[in-house]
Amino acid sequence: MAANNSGSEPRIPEDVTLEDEAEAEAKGKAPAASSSATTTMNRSGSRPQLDLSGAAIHGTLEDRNPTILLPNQSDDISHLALDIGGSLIKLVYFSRHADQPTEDKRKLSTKRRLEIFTGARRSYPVLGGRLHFVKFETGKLNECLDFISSKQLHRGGVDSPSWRSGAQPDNIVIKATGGGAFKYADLFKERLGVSLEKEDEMDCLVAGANFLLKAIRHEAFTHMDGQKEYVQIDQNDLFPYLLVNVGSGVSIIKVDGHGKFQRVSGTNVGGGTYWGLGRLMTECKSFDELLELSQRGDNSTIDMLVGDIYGGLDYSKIGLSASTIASSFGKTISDNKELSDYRPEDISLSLLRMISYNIGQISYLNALRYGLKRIFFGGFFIRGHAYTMDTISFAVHFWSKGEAKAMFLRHEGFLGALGAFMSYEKHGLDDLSAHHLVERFPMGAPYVGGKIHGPPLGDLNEKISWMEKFVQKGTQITAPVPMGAPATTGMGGFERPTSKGDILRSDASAALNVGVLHLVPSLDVFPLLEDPKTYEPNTIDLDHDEFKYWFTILSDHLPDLVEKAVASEGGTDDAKRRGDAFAHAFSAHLARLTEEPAAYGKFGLANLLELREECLREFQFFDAYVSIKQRENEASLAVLPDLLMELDSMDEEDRLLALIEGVLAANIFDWGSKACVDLYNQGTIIEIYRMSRKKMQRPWRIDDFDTFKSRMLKKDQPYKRALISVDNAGADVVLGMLPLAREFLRRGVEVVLVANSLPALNDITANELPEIVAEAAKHCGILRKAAEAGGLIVDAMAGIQGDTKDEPASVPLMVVMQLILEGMGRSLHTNLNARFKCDALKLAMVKNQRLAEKLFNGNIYDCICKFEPVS
Ligand SMILES: Nc1ncnc2c1ncn2[C@@H]1O[C@H](COP(=O)(O)OP(=O)(O)OP(=O)(O)O)[C@@H](O)[C@H]1O
Ligand SMILES: CC(C)(CO)[C@@H](O)C(=O)NCCC(=O)O
Ligand SMILES: [Mn+2]
Repeated sequence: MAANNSGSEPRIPEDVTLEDEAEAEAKGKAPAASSSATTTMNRSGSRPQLDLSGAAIHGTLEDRNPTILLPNQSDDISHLALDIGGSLIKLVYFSRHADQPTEDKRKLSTKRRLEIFTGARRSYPVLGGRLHFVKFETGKLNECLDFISSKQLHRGGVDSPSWRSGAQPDNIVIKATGGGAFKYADLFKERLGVSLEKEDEMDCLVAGANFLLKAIRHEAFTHMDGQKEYVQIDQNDLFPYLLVNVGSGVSIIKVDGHGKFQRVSGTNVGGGTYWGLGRLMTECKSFDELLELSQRGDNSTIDMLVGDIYGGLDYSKIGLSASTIASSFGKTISDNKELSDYRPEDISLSLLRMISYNIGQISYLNALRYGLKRIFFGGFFIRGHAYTMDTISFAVHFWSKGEAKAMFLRHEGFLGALGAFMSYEKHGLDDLSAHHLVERFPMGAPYVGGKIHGPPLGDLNEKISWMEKFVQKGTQITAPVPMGAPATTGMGGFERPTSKGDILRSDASAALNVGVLHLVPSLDVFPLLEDPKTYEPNTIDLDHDEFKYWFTILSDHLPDLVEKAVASEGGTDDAKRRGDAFAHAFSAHLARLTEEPAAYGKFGLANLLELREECLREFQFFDAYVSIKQRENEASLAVLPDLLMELDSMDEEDRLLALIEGVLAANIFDWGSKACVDLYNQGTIIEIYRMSRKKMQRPWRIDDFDTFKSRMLKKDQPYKRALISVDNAGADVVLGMLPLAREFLRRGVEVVLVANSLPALNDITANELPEIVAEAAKHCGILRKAAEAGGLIVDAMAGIQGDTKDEPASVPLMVVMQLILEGMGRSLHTNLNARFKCDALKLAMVKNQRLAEKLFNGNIYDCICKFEPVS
């Protein structure tokens, strides 16, 4: 490595490539050309670009995982796009990860830890970032301008080099759509010095909807009778559909493909009508207030119902029940009353029903006109409001006699802004699939609706103070929650909405409802999945009951976790503060999910556990179990030589059984399981391991060992390579998985150890594996030789369970592969039902009674050895 001009810091060569050549080849691309001084790498021709020229390692030579600075990385991957509508301004902006100065020691380690290092194979930071969603009232445009200005979003964010150097680019161009892109162009120029590049509103709506439906896993859902159900959209069967954007006014668009659409209709009776009329008639000061009123309303005091006309009877011959609205506001003609004689609650509900129903009906008519079965509703009028969605769904269902389906989008109001964002060609984000985006729910929305409702993103201190403030006040930090199910009464009527809590959650914490989208370009579909399209990692969906159970488990475990986390950071006062803040933030998420398990999209157990890890990271705990892991690694490494000797003295068949038994027994070391943690207090690691081993009785709950053994013993068809996905540190990896890996190696099988890049509880990470392997290799010739020859490879898998990283792509496909998944997180909560293109072995000890019952009708400490050969 050449010396850096700035001093002692080493540099990485300028021709560093984003993927190694073997990978590039296997993806059918020529390896990237080297030795250009100002290489601008483009990962796939459509991914965000990264300028690696002048890249320099930040830190000392001794550092194992130094941060790499990219001084010439321009701000072309930090972007802002706007949709300035008649009522609201929507912002979508991208920030690269860790929007933090690199000088700060703690934050430096953050960055470092977020980088994936995989031995010598890769040594660059993973390019990633976040898509944020924020909205303001158009009437408060100034607040929006202040927000952009304070975060310097128009100049690529406060982190961008142009901002730091103080350089003032002459002509910053921001993509904008909606009428305001025309109306306010001069104001933007004047106030921020930026030019708005106008993108067509309908183009943007369609692009945004197509992107969401393609790239976000559970974006669309139905909402009927208070029940929300996520819909998995088949990419190959998306078009045609009808898109109804309910903003101030309503646009109805028939979408036939990407960029292929026609605005077939619209209506001027829309969100602006509800809010405008509502404001005049009720004197409400905000949209939310009006919506909240509707919740306590009874529209039968205002609407003329069929029963009012028919003397309490249904008009069943034409399918109308007595409670069907015959004429919205019709009752007010005869009452001889003034406006002030009506309850504002009732007025609001009548209005909401009139407008929602009308929109549903017009949408249905257009769907009918073009023979479309699916209608997606977007726009901020919907506001995630259960009653609105139910009314629209009811209308569509009623009029189409169940033929057409109304669906809603989680990012409802951001279609146009997202579309404008996608129109920056250099993003190439349209090429992203669901695997590149991970939705996260940070605690503390920065600005919503023009008011400061939380700490600025990324400012830890303020985030903590914010949590503390809320705790003091005893205020629950929870996000908007749609109200309870409105009941229908037979053929066409609705009862008044029944509300759970009688308030509609305000917009204040709406950022919790739509998470920040984390863009992780390094994530790819695991190529050995039998059917990546239908792959669903989660084995168990968290419905209400299931969630309640896990809520208790996770809440009970929280004090212990906080204690470990605080200890992992030296137990300082600062760490304690962060620990408390973490506990409150995570509890708030749990409370939110208790009210509505689907609040954050379709949520499985793996997502819930990942949320906890993400929350820890948010308060800068990166490895809560670090010291426990170290202790357990050392204790296990000390007895490894004896174990290996014992194994070596056995014949092949006994050894195979002992190895699998060993893996299952050692999988007992899991700090997420209360029962196991209680066990740990009763003996040393080795004692527990021995006890666990002694106790296991075959047949196991699932016991395919004999088939596995026969396959292993087939000499004419040896495996070429085994991908072994490892779970926990300590005995689990050292006494369980390493001996198994060693068995493969001694049989001439190449082994790839796959570990998480970031830990979940006491996971061993890809960073830590090489050291453990090196330590183990001191006592074992097989491991040593393999590690030296590179036959033992370590690969990282992203922090999300169930999203395994590619197999090393240099292997031709005909190679006989075996995939081994170990542990509950990898082979029970997720992947239990997943099918692969290669032989798969799923090994785990079940360390939770409910899971054992639910999955296998079994008991805690049952063992699973599931072998699935591809026949
Ligand atoms: N906080 C809010 N303030 C005002 N209106 C809100 C709010 N939240 C939801 N709404 C509803 O959403 C509507 C605006 O939705 P949206 O932002 O999609 O439309 P727009 O882009 O402003 O309008 P258009 O596309 O017709 O120009 C409002 O008319 C109102 O009915
Ligand atoms: C004018 C737009 C497109 C502005 O977003 C929207 O408000 C709208 O579709 N209004 C309805 C106009 C109509 O078709 O009757
Ligand atoms: Mn709009």
